[in-house]
Amino acid sequence: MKIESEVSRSTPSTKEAVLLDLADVRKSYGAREALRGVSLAVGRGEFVALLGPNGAGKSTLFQLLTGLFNADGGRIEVCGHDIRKDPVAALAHIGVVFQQSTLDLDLGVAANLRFHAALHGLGGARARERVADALARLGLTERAGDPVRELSGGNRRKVELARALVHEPAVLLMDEATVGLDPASRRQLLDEVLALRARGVGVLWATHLVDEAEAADRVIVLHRGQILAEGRPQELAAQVGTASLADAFLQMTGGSGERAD
Ligand SMILES: Nc1ncnc2c1ncn2[C@@H]1O[C@H](COP(=O)(O)OP(=O)(O)OP(=O)(O)O)[C@@H](O)[C@H]1O
Repeated sequence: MKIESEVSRSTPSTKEAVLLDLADVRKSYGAREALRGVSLAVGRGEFVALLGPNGAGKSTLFQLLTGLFNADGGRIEVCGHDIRKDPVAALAHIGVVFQQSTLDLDLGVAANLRFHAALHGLGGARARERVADALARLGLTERAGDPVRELSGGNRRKVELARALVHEPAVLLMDEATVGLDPASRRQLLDEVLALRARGVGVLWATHLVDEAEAADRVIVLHRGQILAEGRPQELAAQVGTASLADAFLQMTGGSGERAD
């Protein structure tokens, strides 16, 4: 099933507005096709939910977007830079929070961020200022000197978000970033990221949780490596003929993406 949105706002309208642009991206692990021709775009100030059940290919897509490995085919551009031809320029515009935490638990909160800033060529007073700004934005100023180990799961995720923003990326990638958080922390993190739209950040938020996708400007349903549908949350339900996005998602995917092969 392929459902095209009839509303022009569903995809970024001008070439200039597109921050992340994927065309016919393919990736296989041996004989297993994890991504089978994925095309999508994320615009400036847009929050796009990539909604897919387990095994849909979300993490594989994020690994390609963060340069961990190359696609077998297709094209990925970040702010006009091809990730294969010009990876340094492309990756400079990307901030990412992975599913698994990558913080150093024994380092302080600010030290984790300074380390990341240095990887992006930021040092000295400029780095200190960016780190302080990022921590303040997420209400973490008072925790700046604490070892990450002493923070709650919710605050650790906020530190990861602050770190992802230190180099002021145009595009933020969130890979199932709320996994393991309680409902209040999940909502807080989602709200923090939704607020980034006002600063022009384009967000690709991967999730298997329909309530998170309901908050998005646009939802892309990924299933077994292919995009099944795309549109505003309420449009998707209407086009599938279901009462809610949750029902539409279940109807399209059966609620599970795992293959027996
Ligand atoms: N390193 C690997 N080797 C072989 N197959 C893999 C590998 N990584 C992923 N796959 C397969 O590729 C497909 C897509 O997996 P991927 O992890 O990208 O999905 P996902 O949407 O992130 O799922 P989840 O929500 O469970 O993390 C699945 O069929 C998975 O079994």
